[in-house]
Amino acid sequence: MPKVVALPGDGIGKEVTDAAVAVLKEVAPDVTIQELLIGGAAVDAAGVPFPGEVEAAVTTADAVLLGTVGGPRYDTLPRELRPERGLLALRKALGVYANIRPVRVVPGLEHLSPLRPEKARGVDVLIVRELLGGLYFDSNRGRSGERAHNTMSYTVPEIDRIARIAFWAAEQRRGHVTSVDKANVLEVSELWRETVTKVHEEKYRHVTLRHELVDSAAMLLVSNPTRYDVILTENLFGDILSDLAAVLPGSLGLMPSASLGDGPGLFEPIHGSAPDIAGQGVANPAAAILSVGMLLRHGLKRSGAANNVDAAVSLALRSHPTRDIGGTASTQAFADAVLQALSTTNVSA
Ligand SMILES: NC(=O)C1=CN([C@@H]2O[C@H](COP(=O)(O)OP(=O)(O)OC[C@H]3O[C@@H](n4cnc5c(N)ncnc54)[C@H](O)[C@@H]3O)[C@@H](O)[C@H]2O)C=CC1
Ligand SMILES: CC(C)CC(=O)C(=O)O
Ligand SMILES: [Mg+2]
Repeated sequence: MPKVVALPGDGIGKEVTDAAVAVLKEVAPDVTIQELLIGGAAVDAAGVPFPGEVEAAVTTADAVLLGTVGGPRYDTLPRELRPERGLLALRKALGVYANIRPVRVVPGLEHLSPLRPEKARGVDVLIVRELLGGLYFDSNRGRSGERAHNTMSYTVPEIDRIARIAFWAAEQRRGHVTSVDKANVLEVSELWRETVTKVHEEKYRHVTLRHELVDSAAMLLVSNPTRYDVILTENLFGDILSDLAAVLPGSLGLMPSASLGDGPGLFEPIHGSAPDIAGQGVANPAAAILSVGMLLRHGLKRSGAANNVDAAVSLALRSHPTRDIGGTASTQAFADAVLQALSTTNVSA
């Protein structure tokens, strides 16, 4: 029996994970779900954001479903005790170096995008973000007096392995990779560009490769999103570009993700704990539920169930839009609409 560990975390994490877990139970009743604390909730209960027993449970699971961590209450904690550090430690413990963030405007849902329908139509981008390196992880960091520093450093093997994931993904899609860096200024981006080019020349000449600088890529991603198929980039740039890309389908609440390595995968919405709406029951759980779809597809290899979840979410977005996308449905009402759609046979997008 497959085991999934669910880590709701903080803020709206609990609300959207409850909805996602209900969907997982509906489509995969044989899966055992163990719910544990992470982030601020774990600090409150155990004094640390990523307790040892949680590490033991996730590393022996088949997949991990995460909500969100963080919140104003924890912002004054010492940095190593902050919820966000717990999340980084979780990613590290699982060795999930490849963060896959699909950005899709579902046909018929163009009206949810703030872009004109003709711009939004057909948007289908896969952001492949390196997740265990760069500024977030380098140990050369610190503060002293009036000075502080962080370091962006990458090695060839780190770049090589994420580049292979992006080219592999492009092979299954439209065959185009855009590698995004800042090679006009940063040495680390120079190495990034050289390594990506080498992987391309060695094995993936049948996929097209274009290099872009991150500043103008940000502009093009919004003004001409259909020029992109797979975007390959490092940790910080990928974090920023993917929140920006959430504008394309219409909300952060529509953006799921999968983080993959050699062990159990981690599946989570890309948004944060949304303190401004937490506790009101209005968060959009679509990203968390679509993350269950990614868990089924990539973590449990159940693509039929994954397709059903995706289709049910599309139906619920039409019938029960939440506040962030111009509707009035509550988190619970949206989740119920997804469950209702799943209970009808022949769900299709
Ligand atoms: N993976 C994680 O657990 C992440 C945690 N965070 C943490 O979350 C906290 C808040 O960060 P923010 O910068 O405010 O980003 P955020 O993503 O939490 O919220 C940004 C805006 O989007 C809205 N929003 C986000 N998700 C939504 C949803 N599902 N439905 C409807 N509206 C939604 C929020 O209400 C807010 O107006 C911070 O403590 C931050 O460190 C931030 C990003 C990722
Ligand atoms: C909260 C951070 C650790 C990361 C983040 O914003 C993200 O991965 O999207
Ligand atoms: Mg982020």
